[in-house]
Amino acid sequence: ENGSAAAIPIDPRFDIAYVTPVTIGTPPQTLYLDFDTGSSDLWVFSSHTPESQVRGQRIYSPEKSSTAKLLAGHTWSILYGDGSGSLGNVYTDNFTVGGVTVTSQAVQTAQQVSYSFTSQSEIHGLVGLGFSTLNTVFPNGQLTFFDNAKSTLDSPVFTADLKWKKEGTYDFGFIDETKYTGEITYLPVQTDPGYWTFTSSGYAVGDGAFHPASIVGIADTGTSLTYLPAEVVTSYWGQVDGAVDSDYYGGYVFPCSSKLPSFTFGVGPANITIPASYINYAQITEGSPVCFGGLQSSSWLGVNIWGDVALKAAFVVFNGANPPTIGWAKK
Ligand SMILES: NCc1ccc(-c2ccco2)nc1
Repeated sequence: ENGSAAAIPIDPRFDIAYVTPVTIGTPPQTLYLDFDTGSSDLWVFSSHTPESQVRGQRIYSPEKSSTAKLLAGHTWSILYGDGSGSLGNVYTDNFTVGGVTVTSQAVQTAQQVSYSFTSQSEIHGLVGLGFSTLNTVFPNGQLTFFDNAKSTLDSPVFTADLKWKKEGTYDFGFIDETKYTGEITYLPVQTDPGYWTFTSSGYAVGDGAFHPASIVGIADTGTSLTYLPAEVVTSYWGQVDGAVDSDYYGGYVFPCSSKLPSFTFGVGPANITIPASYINYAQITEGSPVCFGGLQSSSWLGVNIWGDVALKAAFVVFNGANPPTIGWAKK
């Protein structure tokens, strides 16, 4: 059975993250989760999360679900690239998103969450859509929702159609031709260690010359911004008057009144252009004349990340066939 679900920006001012409604258990409990191709744990705020760490989030209560089963002796603990993290124990239960149901999905209930999750009331947990090899459950790693659902889908794919300051969609099991223009360019995926890792064929700043390059990076719906090699972002921000790489603000900032160039990245023989508006990410604080860039250096990360700022400029196909591939199309 195929499915389709909304990807809703959690903040109307800037696209910090997107959440998608899911139901867990019997009777169904509805939570809004962050679908994250950059990780592979499905975890939720729960009745096991200390009240001091819950601030408005909806919670999953396994004790109120007749289909919940404790996965005895199993625990999990995860740390994300942004320094946030969570840990807890594991149940299996019915899990449905957009009409696609997996019975006996591993649902990781949080017994601890870091303050950044506590402070983000609109995110009630994450659904990892990376490869199951990255799952942190111990002693036996668990399968992602997509890996469990794959065999029931018409095609072993899901697509991401994220949008700038608007609601987009995740589709499961099919490719909606009305969501993109032209052709989809498919690229090979390196599945080790478990991210959707692909190689971009280069970049251009605004209407400038295209620079052929091999930029190895991950497609990560769970990361807000896009992080690329220093030489790439230096050439981009070098075109913006007043742009500086600020230690104080932790990245490239620029005068909000600046006119930004677009950014184009290569996908095989094709390319995707990120409009300037997507790179004018947000004011440092409400009303500030200083703005934070959506394109930042990956130097300190050790990995290039094509986050939401890039993904929302395209229609992206995550093809879970063997071997997996990733497809990019304009829209
Ligand atoms: N890339 C995974 C991920 C997703 C969300 C978050 C997060 C922190 C605070 C609110 O949300 N952290 C990491």
